[in-house]
Amino acid sequence: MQGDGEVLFLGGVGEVSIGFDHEGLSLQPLHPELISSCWSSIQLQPKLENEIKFSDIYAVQLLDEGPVCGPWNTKTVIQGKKNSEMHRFVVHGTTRSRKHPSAWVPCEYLFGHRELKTCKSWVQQIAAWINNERDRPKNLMVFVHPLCGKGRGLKNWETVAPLFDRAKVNMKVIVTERAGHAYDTLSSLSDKELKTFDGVVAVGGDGLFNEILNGLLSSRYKTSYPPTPEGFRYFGGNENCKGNTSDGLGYSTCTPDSANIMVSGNSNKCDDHEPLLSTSQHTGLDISSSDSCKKPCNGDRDSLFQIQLDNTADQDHVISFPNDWFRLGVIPSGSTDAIVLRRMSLDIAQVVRWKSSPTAEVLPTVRYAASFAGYGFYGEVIRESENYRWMGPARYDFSGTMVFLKHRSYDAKVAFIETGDTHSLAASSEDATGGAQPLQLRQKRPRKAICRTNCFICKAASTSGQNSEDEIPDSSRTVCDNPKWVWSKGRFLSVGAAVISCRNERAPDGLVADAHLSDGFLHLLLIRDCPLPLYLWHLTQFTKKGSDPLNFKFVEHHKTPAFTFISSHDESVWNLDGELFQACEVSVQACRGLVNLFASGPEV
Ligand SMILES: Nc1ncnc2c1ncn2[C@@H]1O[C@H](COP(=O)(O)OP(=O)(O)OP(=O)(O)O)[C@@H](O)[C@H]1O
Repeated sequence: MQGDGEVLFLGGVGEVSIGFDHEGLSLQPLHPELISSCWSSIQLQPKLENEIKFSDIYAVQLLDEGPVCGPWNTKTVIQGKKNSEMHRFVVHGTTRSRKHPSAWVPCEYLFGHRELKTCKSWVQQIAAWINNERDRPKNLMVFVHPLCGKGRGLKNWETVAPLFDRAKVNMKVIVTERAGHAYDTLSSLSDKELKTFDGVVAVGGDGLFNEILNGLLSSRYKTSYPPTPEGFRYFGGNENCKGNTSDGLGYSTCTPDSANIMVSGNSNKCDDHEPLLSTSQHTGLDISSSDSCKKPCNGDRDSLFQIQLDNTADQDHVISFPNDWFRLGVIPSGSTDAIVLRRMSLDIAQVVRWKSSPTAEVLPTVRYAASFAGYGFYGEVIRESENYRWMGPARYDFSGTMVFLKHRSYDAKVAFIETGDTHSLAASSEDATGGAQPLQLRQKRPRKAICRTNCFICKAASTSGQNSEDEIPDSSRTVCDNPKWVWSKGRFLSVGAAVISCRNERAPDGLVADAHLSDGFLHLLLIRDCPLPLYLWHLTQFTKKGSDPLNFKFVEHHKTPAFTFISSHDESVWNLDGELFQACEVSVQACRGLVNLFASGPEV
């Protein structure tokens, strides 16, 4: 630590010796005996840490001369002055919530000194240190869904907006007026305009975030379609595809030609300088078709970016999206959590619908999901819940019960790329009998490696793209150079793919406790038809922390980079991050670390 020795007065604590290093400020109370009994009882004050990290500080302000309180019940004379009047500055930071340790809440440290120049000097230094942190956003686009949750969207935004102001973040705030507003805004924005922002923040629920994700990616992200298994109807060509069209939801679809090359949305919404035209059109490079490409998409943005740079005269205007800088943030409705000034990459599921119903024409339509894509039970709950919107969030419990009692199952064929990391005991269609093997008799499942802040698995996955394969093994790449497809057929209560663990209050471990945020894999969950009580048993396991809801004979769990789903009917729908998507044939792939979030990782 440097700077030791400077003594400042800290509100609620008294005199502290303050120092700093490249990570943050160190604080040593000179009279710890005075604060031990009082500090922790002041609920609004941060718990006194010996260090305030610069990454936890979002602003610093010089204040007018004024009072700084000493420790509880002490009337000390400090620096020759009564503690009532001093020159002051305040450090605004974030700290762990006491009630919910996984949440971050704003906090303030009020410092005082008898010399104005000492306060000014600390303010300047701290401002310089935090401005030095490159990751801090300066310009954000914010979408506020005023009706989200119980209509708390605007209130939540009003609570957190002052924090952004204090942090000197410029914001373009758009209060959504209708469903699709955020999608339309983002998809119609030119890349040049989008480039003026460091990211987009959703003040709303999963639905708004999903809109933002799709608005950002639909016309911009170009990659091959997900790989499909041999024998899949469209393997080897998309000759049945029709032209570029809208699917009626305002989201993008592709022409068969562009589809064979790259997945992208309406090219007429692209940037003025056409950086988003199909790469092959620019370069003549041979980009393999979707069907011949067996590699999962791995967010290979760098190579696309490079191609565009090589081929465009005015390089200044060419920034492809998504990119490593641009980040997405969420301020969940019903919470006052502030956005975290950090960076974390997130896998995204790219869902290509080949056909919406068995009789429909083949018309590839692309959607993206950040958390979950599911068919059957999961789709029906959302569909049913639309009839009970008036109930508010309780509609999900109600419709969940209704759908559960109907106990419908669906014929389907699912093919997935095998990675050797499967927890299934019933991978063949013939073994579609219901029944749960007693938990204690099941094979011993490997210990779960939970994704946490600084997760080594996600880090290894992200760095493996930049290193030689000798240095860090990359299982997804190895698998997909030579994919082995496994078919699973039968009657399913649900087919779902979790991109992340999907933890929530109801399911403390989520759907898949050991899902990782950016390892490039989906967790395919195939729930075969089984007696209702067993299904109930399985579902109730999700509500208990530390249980093993996937350890049933009728449950298959496959960790895979891609899968294809075919159903010969249109009895059910897909649920993509809580949004309905009618489809009977889809291919899904994990796009590794495709977007970056303002977040530091799961706090579990
Ligand atoms: N101003 C608006 N009016 C109506 N719908 C909107 C508006 N803004 C966004 N939407 C749509 O409302 C849907 C739900 O949004 P969101 O998930 O953010 O809120 P929510 O309270 O979690 O809602 P739900 O419980 O329905 O998921 C999304 O499809 C979103 O596109």
